[in-house]
Amino acid sequence: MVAAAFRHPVGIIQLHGSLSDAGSASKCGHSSFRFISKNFAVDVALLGKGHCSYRQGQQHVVRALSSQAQTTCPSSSSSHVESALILIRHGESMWNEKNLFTGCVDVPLTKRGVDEAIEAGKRISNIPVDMIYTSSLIRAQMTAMLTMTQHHCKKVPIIMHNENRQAKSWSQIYSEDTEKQSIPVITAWQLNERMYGELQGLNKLETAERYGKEQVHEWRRSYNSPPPNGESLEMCSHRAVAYFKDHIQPQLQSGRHVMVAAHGNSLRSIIMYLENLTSLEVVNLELPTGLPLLYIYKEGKFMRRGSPVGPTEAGVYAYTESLALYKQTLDEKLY
Ligand SMILES: O=C(O)[C@H](O)COP(=O)(O)O
Repeated sequence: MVAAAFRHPVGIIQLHGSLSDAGSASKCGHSSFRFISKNFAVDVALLGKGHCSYRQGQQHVVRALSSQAQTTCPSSSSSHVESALILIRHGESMWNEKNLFTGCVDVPLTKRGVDEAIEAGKRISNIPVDMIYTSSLIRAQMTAMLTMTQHHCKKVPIIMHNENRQAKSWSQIYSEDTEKQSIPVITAWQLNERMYGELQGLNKLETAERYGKEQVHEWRRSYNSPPPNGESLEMCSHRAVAYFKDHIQPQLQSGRHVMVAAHGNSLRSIIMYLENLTSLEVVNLELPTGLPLLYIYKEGKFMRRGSPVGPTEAGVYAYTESLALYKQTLDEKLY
């Protein structure tokens, strides 16, 4: 692959394509135009400050306009990639409300959990999301869907059904345009809450009274003590972190922005991996329900950026140039 380049009054625009992609550009808006060639068509938005943006597959690409055309493909080596990772624990569930151990029991959100997810969605509404991963449990899936109702990109999150050939074929989308307006949602049991064994369904306070506060704290927060017939955080981390490394990290490496909606303990184990926490440090890691956490993945490293307090928080978008440009594109579309 090389870049197709063409001259536009604002500069030379280079897009991925093949050399045969000689095409033409026609204006289709105040600051956008459509490039059409024999092989592909793409809508390009001019961002000002010498940049343009367009979509390539699931990816949102921002490029600098150059005064000279290059004939080589812009590097996609991982050292240049910068992507956003949002982690969010589901909103309050009906068993959180009752203070019951939940684990892998599939319980929905409360009204408050719904509101938390909507509030979280507002906070991340200007951060790019190309793909969503959730557990196979409804509380995480509800949270992911509700957050996206607030997102300024207005894309539709769609659950991928790849469990068998028929499910895959029956859930096909036959319009390229419609597909471009959607965000794939991948569900994975590996991101489920830790299996809480014989504590599932028991009241947390009553269990502490029965077995002692310390014992229950150890079951809940230690790295390697499993609750009776359940998973320790270490056991949970084997599946959750392996899934993250095999499926999610490669997406970030290829420049896709990812949101992961999961659970207190599957996310604690992923955060332990991202931040290199020791088994002692993770004991103090508490994740509130419905609070989005932003990380930037760059040069093979994860940088924690905390939780955006609101969609207009200037600081969030200053973290990286591409986030700033993404927000600028959204603002230009909206206002
Ligand atoms: O499964 C549960 O009960 C909670 O979602 C997480 O519980 P914890 O705070 O006891 O780990």
